[in-house]
Amino acid sequence: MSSALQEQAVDFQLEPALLSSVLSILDAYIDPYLGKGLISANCVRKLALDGKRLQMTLVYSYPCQTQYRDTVMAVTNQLAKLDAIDEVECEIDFQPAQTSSVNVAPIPNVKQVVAVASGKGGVGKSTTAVNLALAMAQEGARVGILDADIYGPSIPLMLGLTDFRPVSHDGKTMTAAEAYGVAAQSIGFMLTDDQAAVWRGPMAAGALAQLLNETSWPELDYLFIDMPPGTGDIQLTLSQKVPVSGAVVVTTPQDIALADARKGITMFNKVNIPVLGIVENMSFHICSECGHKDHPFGTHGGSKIAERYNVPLLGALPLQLDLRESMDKGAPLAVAEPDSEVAGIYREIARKVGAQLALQHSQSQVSISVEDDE
Ligand SMILES: Nc1ncnc2c1ncn2[C@@H]1O[C@H](COP(=O)(O)OP(=O)(O)OP(=O)(O)O)[C@@H](O)[C@H]1O
Repeated sequence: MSSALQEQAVDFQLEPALLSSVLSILDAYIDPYLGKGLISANCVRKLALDGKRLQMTLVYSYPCQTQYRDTVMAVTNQLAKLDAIDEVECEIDFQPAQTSSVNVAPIPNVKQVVAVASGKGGVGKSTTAVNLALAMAQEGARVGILDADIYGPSIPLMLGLTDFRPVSHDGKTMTAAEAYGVAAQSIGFMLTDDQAAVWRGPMAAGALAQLLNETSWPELDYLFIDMPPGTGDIQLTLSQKVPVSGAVVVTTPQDIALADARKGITMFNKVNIPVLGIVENMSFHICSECGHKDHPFGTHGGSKIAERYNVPLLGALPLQLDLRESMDKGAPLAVAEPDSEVAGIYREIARKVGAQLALQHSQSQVSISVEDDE
């Protein structure tokens, strides 16, 4: 049996009639991000009864820590209707899959790599990458971010790390920085703007792959790569040199940005990297004086493109002054104002991204087992 299958082994110690009732209650609870019942989604690993207390272990394949309470309340309400159960003791864990790629070597300590890309510059790709990484960490994942935007490395500023300089303890690998619990590496820690500007496609892509592989990353569930804007050589080479599990495409609703986002999706399709979804940034603006909502860059652009390419629209962020100010201060809203609406939107996007990766992994596992049976 493969280790992936062993990981999913279940331990159900209830007598058959009770087990059947418990399983049907748990499978009737549809996880909103996986779109499956808890049993079908392989979330339930252990069930045992101690007197009238049901002991249950759930293991999620995507990070969703901030949702645990709601899930436990919802299933406990249903389970406690059974005569044999008075209370439920629930342990919940999160275990993401380890991606395997036949063509590209894995990055030591990194389970999944997610590219954050945009066709056009200035649409808020780095803002999205940083807040998404922080939101994923808030949902319980171990997260890193690599700033691959050599033409405008902004992550040192956005994470308040402008003074950080990597060091090497072994002469082979460099240390990563850490901010708000997220590991970070940036070409901006090492280069002046002048040096970066003279790089061209293949050289830049090679240097970035090296930066990625020669950083001593701590154990990470997800490593986000803030890609350089555009759909040219660097993006293509990078996606072929790095084991990318999926890509998030950031756009604004403006026609010109959407046209470039389409090019981005086409590029990822060409190199067989699944597009996990679209983030529509600067989607709307709420007037701070009168509360009126308007759409300075147009409407429904992100959803149309998501529909056209059959990928999810992961979320829409407002054009908001404090969102920019927080990035300039190195204290992104996802962590500086965790109760704000914007922080909530980023956490929702983080759960969707994690779930898309998990679903994709389970689909590839199904196709492997079908081939085995033949
Ligand atoms: N939703 C938003 N509301 C207000 N300001 C925003 C928003 N998103 C991004 N910004 C601001 O817009 C500017 C560009 O954002 P960012 O650097 O994230 O874009 P980018 O697509 O990564 O750019 P580049 O192509 O230069 O890498 C930044 O000053 C950022 O703070």
